[in-house]
Amino acid sequence: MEDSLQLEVHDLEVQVLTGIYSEETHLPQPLRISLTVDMVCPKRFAPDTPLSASKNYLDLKNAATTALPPGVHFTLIEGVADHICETLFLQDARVLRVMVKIVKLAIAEADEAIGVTLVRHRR
Ligand SMILES: Nc1nc2c(c(=O)[nH]1)N=C([C@H](O)[C@@H](O)CO)CN2
Repeated sequence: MEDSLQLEVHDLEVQVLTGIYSEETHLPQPLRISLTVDMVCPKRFAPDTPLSASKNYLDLKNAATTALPPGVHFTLIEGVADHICETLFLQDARVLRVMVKIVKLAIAEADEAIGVTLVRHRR
């Protein structure tokens, strides 16, 4: 079995301009975004191993929040997910795979979670 390192951030609530229908095209709406990022895994993390040996998990939070372009309307939430993947691949060559799960909160009628999960591998 190969070793692995996954960085994770779950359940970020982010306001994003997205949607297909006319009633959605003017106002940002809440999305719940979760990320799992597969990294190149070093041989060992010692007690004094610095952060530079891994990736700051706050980079994942920033990719799903502040790095989303303000004022850009994403027709599909898949487009939001792809923007997040591209941000993380461009930031760090050690990022091997990104999984982004997005739930569109405004369309839930009860407690259901409706959305997408996009997985991209570094090409
Ligand atoms: N695969 C997707 N399906 C749908 C999306 C989407 O972003 N990806 N969006 C919508 C509408 O915007 C809907 O959420 C509005 O009620 C429908 N299907």
